[in-house]
Amino acid sequence: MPKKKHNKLRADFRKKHQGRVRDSDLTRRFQTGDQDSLADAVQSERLTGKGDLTRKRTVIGADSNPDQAAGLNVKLDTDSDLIRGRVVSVHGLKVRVIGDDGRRYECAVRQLLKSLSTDQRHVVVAGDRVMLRAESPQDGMIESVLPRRGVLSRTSRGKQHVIVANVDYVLIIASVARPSLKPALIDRFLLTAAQCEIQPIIVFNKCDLIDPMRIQPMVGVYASMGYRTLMVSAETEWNIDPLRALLTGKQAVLAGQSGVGKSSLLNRIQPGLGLAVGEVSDDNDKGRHTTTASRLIPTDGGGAVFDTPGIRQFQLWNIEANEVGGLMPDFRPYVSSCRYPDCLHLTETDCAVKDAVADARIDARRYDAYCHLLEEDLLPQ
Ligand SMILES: Nc1nc2c(ncn2[C@@H]2O[C@H](COP(=O)(O)OP(=O)(O)OP(=O)(O)O)[C@@H](O)[C@H]2O)c(=O)[nH]1
Ligand SMILES: [Zn+2]
Repeated sequence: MPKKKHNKLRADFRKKHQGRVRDSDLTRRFQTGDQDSLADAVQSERLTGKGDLTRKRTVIGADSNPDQAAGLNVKLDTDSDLIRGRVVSVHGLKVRVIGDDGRRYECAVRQLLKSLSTDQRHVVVAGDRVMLRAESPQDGMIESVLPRRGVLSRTSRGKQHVIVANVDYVLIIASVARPSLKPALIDRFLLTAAQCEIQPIIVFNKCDLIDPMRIQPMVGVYASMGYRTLMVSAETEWNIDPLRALLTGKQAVLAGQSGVGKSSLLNRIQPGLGLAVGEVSDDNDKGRHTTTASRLIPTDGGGAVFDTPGIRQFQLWNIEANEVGGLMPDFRPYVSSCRYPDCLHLTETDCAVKDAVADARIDARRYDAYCHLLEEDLLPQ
């Protein structure tokens, strides 16, 4: 769009909404993916009279498509031309989208949409549902981003960076052997999922290598906390059907250390994918990081799996030592009964968490992993 025209559009937009929603507020709500609240803000107080309602509709496109009512939209005159799609990847200015019409589009993002965000890299992220205008059978322009839910994000320097949007599950893949089971790592992934408020599913893979009864007690501990767990084998396809059923129509992020069998599981869930599978080398028992590029893999039944190396090994982002207990469902019932409100459940006296560990209401291994996490990573050395 010519710069002049863009500036005018932008000025018009701001003028229309002056006094209703502050620019910074719009930007913040948009950036944090909080578009329900963005739409609320546009619709809310001070919208009086018919004129205002008309203006509201120009912004959110509520007239033409009720699904879009809460989304951010800046220009919709002929909505029937728009195609709904899902963002597969974002490479610089190019956004790859799979349209609901089955076509793959390489898209740009409408300039005015970008101008609402101060950090343009995150206007659109993988997993976003968008409305696009096809400009050719392969090219399109993203006109709006539909409301996000289940956002996986990290905060750096006080700013939230959304990594993927519309995530229903974090699939935590662990292997019960080769590489050996590392429950402390599962605990960390669970914390990240809790921080992002995304439901985790713990998948114990390679169950063909051991007697599954051996790990049943540990699986039971997680299940008793309310986590969904599944013991599977990508090798023998044991329990792959229930896993596939769980993922039908859902978007999931894969997490788990190298070599646990993430690619092998994906190949089983979605036959025909043909993802490269690596060997676990005997010397380091760690796998070889076969997967290098980010991808969103659409699955049958309308779902998708995000397989992003950065997320596979995702770490704890900006978590404070005193928040950890509250994010653990087995600790949570006790934390408010500790004598000190800022109790870290380590060396303090009259600690309800430690009492619960002492009489086995909290699993001792979980508590041990908690102490290690705090002492090694979260507290000053
Ligand atoms: N015995 C057995 N081996 C498995 C199973 N699943 C995967 N493997 C093997 O484990 C090795 C690693 O599998 P991948 O699927 O490449 O693991 P990954 O987690 O994707 O690894 P990265 O790409 O490095 O993150 C391969 O040799 C697989 O054949 C299983 O259920 N049982
Ligand atoms: Zn305590």
